[in-house]
Amino acid sequence: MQSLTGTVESIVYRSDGDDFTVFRLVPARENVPVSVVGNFPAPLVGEELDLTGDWVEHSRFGRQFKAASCRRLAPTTVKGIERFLASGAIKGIGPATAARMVARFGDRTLEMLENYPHRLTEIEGIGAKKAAVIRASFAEHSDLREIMLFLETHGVTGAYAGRIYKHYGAAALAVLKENPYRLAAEVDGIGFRIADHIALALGHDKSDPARLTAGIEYALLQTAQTGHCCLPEEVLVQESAKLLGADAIDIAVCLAGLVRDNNLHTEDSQGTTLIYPGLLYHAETQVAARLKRLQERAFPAESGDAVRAVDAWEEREGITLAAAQREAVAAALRHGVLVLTGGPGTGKTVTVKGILAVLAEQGFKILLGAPTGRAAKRLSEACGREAATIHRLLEATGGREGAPQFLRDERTPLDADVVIIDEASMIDITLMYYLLRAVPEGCRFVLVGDVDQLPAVGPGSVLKDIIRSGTVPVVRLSEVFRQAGESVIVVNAHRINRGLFPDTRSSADFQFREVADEAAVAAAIVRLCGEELPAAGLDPLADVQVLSPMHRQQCGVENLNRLLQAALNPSTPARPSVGGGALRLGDKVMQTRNNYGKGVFNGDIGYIVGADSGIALVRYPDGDVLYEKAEIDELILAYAMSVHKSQGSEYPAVVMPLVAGHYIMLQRNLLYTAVTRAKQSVILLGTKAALNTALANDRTRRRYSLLAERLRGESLC
Ligand SMILES: Nc1ncnc2c1ncn2[C@@H]1O[C@H](COP(=O)(O)OP(=O)(O)OP(=O)(O)O)[C@@H](O)[C@H]1O
Repeated sequence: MQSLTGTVESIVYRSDGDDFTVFRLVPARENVPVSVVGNFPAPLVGEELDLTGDWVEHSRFGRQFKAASCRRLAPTTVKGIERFLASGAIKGIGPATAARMVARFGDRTLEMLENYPHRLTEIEGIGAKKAAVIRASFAEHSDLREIMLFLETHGVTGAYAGRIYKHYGAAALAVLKENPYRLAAEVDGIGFRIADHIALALGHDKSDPARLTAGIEYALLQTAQTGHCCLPEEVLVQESAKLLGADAIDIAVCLAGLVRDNNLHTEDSQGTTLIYPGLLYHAETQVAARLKRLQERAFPAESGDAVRAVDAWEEREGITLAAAQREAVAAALRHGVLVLTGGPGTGKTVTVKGILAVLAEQGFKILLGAPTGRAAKRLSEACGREAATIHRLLEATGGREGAPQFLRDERTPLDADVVIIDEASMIDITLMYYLLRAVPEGCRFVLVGDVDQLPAVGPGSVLKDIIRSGTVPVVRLSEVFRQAGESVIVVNAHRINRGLFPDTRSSADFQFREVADEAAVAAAIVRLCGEELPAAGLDPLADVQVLSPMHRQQCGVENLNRLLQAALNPSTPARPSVGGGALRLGDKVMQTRNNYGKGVFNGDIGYIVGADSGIALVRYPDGDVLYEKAEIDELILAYAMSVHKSQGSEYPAVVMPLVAGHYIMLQRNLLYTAVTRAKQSVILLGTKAALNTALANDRTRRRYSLLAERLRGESLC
């Protein structure tokens, strides 16, 4: 390694993420600038740097200094100070003011700025107000520089300094020195791994209790991301020990302390101690308590009138409800909480319309909701009355991903006597908690959904657990009302749900194309979407959805998206790119996190209708949303998506690979969920063996949760 000291002359390139830069530097005691590349944020023009690295020969750009570390020095020469101040880094100072300042204070200019800012008014053109602006900006800049310097001298890239400073301001250094693990919990974009890297680099001990605590909390968080609400103690200890490279005994001791101090919660069930993070414990206990209360306290309804009301409604609609459907309507009148479940075409929506008619007749005020915008829209169209997403019902506002803010809660509950929620299988334990918190006392609560669909992406298997508890009235609809000829998809969905091979012969609307090789499957999918389906009158972007069981491999979501983008929306000069070239004008994209500020949510699909200077305009069904450069990473391509992400949506045509490489995800409920997303046609491509594996595999991994036990009022200790 060699060292190189000099002054930054100009910035040639800075990456979007601010973690790669190329600049020209004039070495000390020389006049000829050299090129420097480095994996750190771009420095400021005029800054003096002390670099460590190697000289390399680049095939296109020639000789350059590849810097491994960068230490910023305060400029010392008059020329350096002037260049630094003139760079625009400090608000209120431009080149002319910079020249006047160094002319007045010489090499003591920075000292004046730091310690005697009132003397700035001695300079022509600087009044008291401007002096205050300059002083504040300089202070901010020097704080930030200090954090960068602190991180870089400890071998950590200064790229995180901006985020850390934004969150803690002047207190940042103190936090870094005292407990860098706080960053993981408090700073957006910094997780446990980065915080741990910083802490270890700063010399914190591997067995530091703050490290063990943060590691245990991180391991629990990871657990929630795989669908569990809690974890057996031994499993958590093992996972944490592996993650931290620490002794299991130390972890167990730390864990006991966290439980003692109520930072984590425990529950003993059937001889196993389960550990909960605070929010999930609260959510689960509250969901159970609130469901029980709603069951007990529903406003009474007049059931005598109800029979007449159902009869009158049937006559008006020209329909005769089946016995199970009538039972559901009656149960909605009798009970405070009701679950209505059934597969596709079993008449759930018709039953909901019956429930609506009867309850509205009794003067109840009814709210309809669903977890996704598309499901809410469908419900609204089917029922002929307004339906909203749960987030909209709860009036979601800004807030961090983990703790959204809802204006509707127990203090300002929903204005309703009945709340009916469709696609309830998609609701995780935290959303159910926020929803129930806002359902007023005495209100009826009806959950409608297909319990055989995949469970929610988030923690818990709420609908399944409520049904499993046996404490809430459940009406199961099993008769399929749609005619077989009318929908081979519905017939096959029910066959798949029973583990039977789908009928792929009698109609072109449900095809299985045998293709042996995985690369050939991917190519066939591209041909299908690019040529065959458009020739059959389908719009490959709006009407066709490719679904895949996994993200990786040739037939995974990522590769299919790359291939489909190249085929359906190829790169041309007329289609500017955004997001570092990953996305371009015309692309079909998906929002990947809940952004309450923008009103777009995880799973929302749109199209890029504008792209300019790194900024994108995305058209969603509810309107256009602008993404600044730094926000583009919330978007991914959506020509193909995972089956999990497709929950709650429907598409005219679904195309899906079924290949051996996706072995671990070949499950019956995944195939069932994918197939039931299609309205007109399904095309599966792959091997019979993979299809059979999916049909045979009905073992769904049990999610750790005690909601059913709590509803049953079981003593958990
Ligand atoms: N009692 C009934 N008699 C005759 N037809 C019915 C009856 N109930 C429902 N149907 C018809 O069956 C079809 C499916 O009903 P519905 O849409 O209510 O089912 P669903 O369970 O909501 O289906 P999906 O989950 O696929 O939306 C509709 O065409 C509906 O009109």
